[in-house]
Amino acid sequence: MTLHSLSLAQFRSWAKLDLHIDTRPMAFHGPNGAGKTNILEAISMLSPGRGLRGVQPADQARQGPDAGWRIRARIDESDVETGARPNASREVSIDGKAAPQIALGRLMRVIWLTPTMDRLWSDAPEVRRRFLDRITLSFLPAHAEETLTYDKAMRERNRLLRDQIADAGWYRAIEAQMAQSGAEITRNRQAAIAALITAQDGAATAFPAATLTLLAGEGHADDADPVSIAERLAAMRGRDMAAGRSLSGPHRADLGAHWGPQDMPAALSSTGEQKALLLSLILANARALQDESPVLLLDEVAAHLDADRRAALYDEITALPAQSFLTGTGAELFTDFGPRARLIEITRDGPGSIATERD
Ligand SMILES: Nc1ncnc2c1ncn2[C@@H]1O[C@H](COP(=O)(O)OP(=O)(O)OP(=O)(O)O)[C@@H](O)[C@H]1O
Repeated sequence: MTLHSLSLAQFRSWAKLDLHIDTRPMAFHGPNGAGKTNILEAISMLSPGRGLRGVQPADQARQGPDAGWRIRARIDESDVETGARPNASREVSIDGKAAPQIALGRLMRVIWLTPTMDRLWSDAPEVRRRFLDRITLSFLPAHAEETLTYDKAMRERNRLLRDQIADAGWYRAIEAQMAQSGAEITRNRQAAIAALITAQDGAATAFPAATLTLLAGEGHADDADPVSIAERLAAMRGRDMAAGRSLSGPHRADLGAHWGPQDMPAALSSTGEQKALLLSLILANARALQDESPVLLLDEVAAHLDADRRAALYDEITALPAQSFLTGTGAELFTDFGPRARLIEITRDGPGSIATERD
């Protein structure tokens, strides 16, 4: 899939922006607060969910005129539009027809790396689980439906638990649904991890490969087996009722990562090593998706790499059949690209952002 153009209206610092996009990496440079990340965030909104900042749609509307925001894009042969009116949820249309957000995931695969992900390995399991689910979604768009089904059933079970309802029949029906979707979610995650491992193996990359494992959050039951999940949920009803929520299941899973000759847990590695590991996974994700020609968003990644790694990153992303978008404060961060990338300077004019392309 190819992103051909992007237009923004009233999106964060952008009153208006029209970008023609080709297959070369695009590097946005300019001072802090100029509006570079806002462009990457807009591109991330061409996938299901809340985008790379994970905020409510109302926060993305440009301050001032209360008219909502709009993003238009040409993806392959389709005209895609998304946006939100004031105080309303996000809408999506494809070729003029209203579509669910999930449809975006089938149209284009978007992967991102932002500075807020730097603490991934030392953060709570939930953060790694969301990271893994996003990667899983990039391989298997149907993962979104499965997660929604599971979450709905779990909310229902939690309501019964909180209300101290003891009717075993109700629990059985809901737990059967959780077991079915939960096992599917685990299998999807396992498949995503396997795809990442394959994409790391044998790749000529300057970034370290990791040994990845899917960790069950609680107990040692097989979360890929619906019977095992259902049995555990039934056995745990008493304890879950005391807690008022479901304490075990695929919604408690975690992503483990070890690397290097000493098989070092990622959380114990240095800041720079953790960043390199993360970048390695993101590049493996893009490599594994090359048939889909994904979109790769790298926010302020260049500034944190030494010169050799930076040059290696640019070689790798230029060779990938992906469309890449990068940000950094200075144009000098991107000189190693040479003519392989398009450099676009982003500046501020009062409250609004301006984009100027260099020849
Ligand atoms: N809803 C909004 N309406 C108007 N301006 C906004 C809105 N949300 C954020 N901004 C402005 O956008 C700017 C931040 O933009 P962005 O994060 O894209 O900057 P950046 O160029 O990536 O900067 P940095 O190099 O510091 O990361 C800030 O000045 C902020 O005030």
